[in-house]
Amino acid sequence: MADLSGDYEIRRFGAASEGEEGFAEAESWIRAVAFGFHESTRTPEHVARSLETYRVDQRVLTGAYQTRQVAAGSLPADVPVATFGTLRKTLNIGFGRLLETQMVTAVTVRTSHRRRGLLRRMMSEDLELARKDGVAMAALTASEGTIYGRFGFGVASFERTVKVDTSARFSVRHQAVGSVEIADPKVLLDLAPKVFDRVHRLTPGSMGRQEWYRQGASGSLGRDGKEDPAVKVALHYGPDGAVDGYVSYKFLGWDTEPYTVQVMDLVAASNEGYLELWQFLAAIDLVERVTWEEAPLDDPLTWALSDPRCIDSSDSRDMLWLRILDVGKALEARHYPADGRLVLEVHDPLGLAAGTFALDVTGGQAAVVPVPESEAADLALDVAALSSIYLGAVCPVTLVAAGRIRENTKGAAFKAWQMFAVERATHCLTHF
Ligand SMILES: CC(=O)SCCNC(=O)CCNC(=O)[C@H](O)C(C)(C)COP(=O)(O)OP(=O)(O)OC[C@H]1O[C@@H](n2cnc3c(N)ncnc32)[C@H](O)[C@@H]1OP(=O)(O)O
Repeated sequence: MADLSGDYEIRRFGAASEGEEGFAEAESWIRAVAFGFHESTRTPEHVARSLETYRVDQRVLTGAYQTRQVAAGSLPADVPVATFGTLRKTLNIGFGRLLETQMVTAVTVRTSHRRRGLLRRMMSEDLELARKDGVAMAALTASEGTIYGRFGFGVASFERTVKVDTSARFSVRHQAVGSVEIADPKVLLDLAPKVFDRVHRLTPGSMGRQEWYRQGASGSLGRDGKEDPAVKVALHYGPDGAVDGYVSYKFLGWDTEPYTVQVMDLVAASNEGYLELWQFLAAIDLVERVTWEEAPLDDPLTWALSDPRCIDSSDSRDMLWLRILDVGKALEARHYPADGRLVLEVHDPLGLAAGTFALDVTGGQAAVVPVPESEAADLALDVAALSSIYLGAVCPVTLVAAGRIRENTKGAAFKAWQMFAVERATHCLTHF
């Protein structure tokens, strides 16, 4: 590949509000992102509202700009040809522990500038800066499965789209302990982050949410940048009368048959609340189908239904991708349900996390020490595979079978499976 690095300048900046210095730069950036994802041109109001949420999230906006004269009549040089956004939230790494994580989003490269190494340059620089800042983990959700493995990201959670038949056939084996009531959607501006925070602390694989979520769930800010009057909200009250769950949903209209409700957001901090919100959805009169695009694969609903075939799910997919930036820090941050010692030989295409490490777990607590490469490793794997087994998304024995892990000590992959297990199935309800 020709060295084109001199043709572009990389700039990083924050999300300025309207009237502030830097607003025009942020506005061009956000329009470039919308273009990259084939959206219609955003209205000024939509841009301003999006930037408001970005500011709350303290996002860092990275853009690549042409340094040479741009072609006559083409977009001016102050419109970035590539975009890359980041924000920092916590990741639940099991047993209630939270780890600060670099979330990567809004990655686009203008078609006329693609495959010249712009993504590689922005990604490598950003991950290196995050690691220097002491951040041990990076995360993203991927538009295509082929892009991010080369940068050390591995799949760490899955989700599926479900269509649930809520006709007379639907019956959940559960006696309600709480209740569900309809609420003004706007109550979620205040309640959604509080309820989500409880779920976040209970669910391995959960990522902290960006500001947009409470705006979207409450119908205050739709995908088109306007209020969404179609959004409806029901709250779940636990036996103590406190709100511990909610569902935000839309009726898809009388032209969609069977008559369907689409779940926009379903967040429940108790097992009972989750089943009771489903009982509520199934009880909505005139509706025979409920769809949800972010359902877990390992779903308690499947096992609570008298007829599990009420769930039609043909579409399951990878969701969260993780990338360990600092092996010692990431592994020591976890709690382990099984003690033991494993020597791991970690390869890293970007060189950030490579090395041979001894993981010693006593009483669930880990000590990780680099060891000389001459010491025989029990398992040899790349950082993407390590990131995939980190929260138990895949059994290491399966990765040995897939040729992604080399097992030098018999039984080491199974031991890793036991050590890296988390207390319940991973699920990430945050898209970013
Ligand atoms: C986290 C998120 O935001 S996910 C959203 C990702 N963005 C999109 O899908 C929007 C549409 N796509 C794009 O804008 C661009 O094609 C991008 C961002 C995916 C890639 O940008 P580019 O600047 O062309 O990538 P770059 O030239 O740095 O390529 C780096 C490597 O990835 C490979 N690569 C890049 N895109 C793809 C792809 N879509 N599929 C397979 N390989 C890819 C390149 O071949 C190259 O490989 P190499 O280093 O082994 O030679």
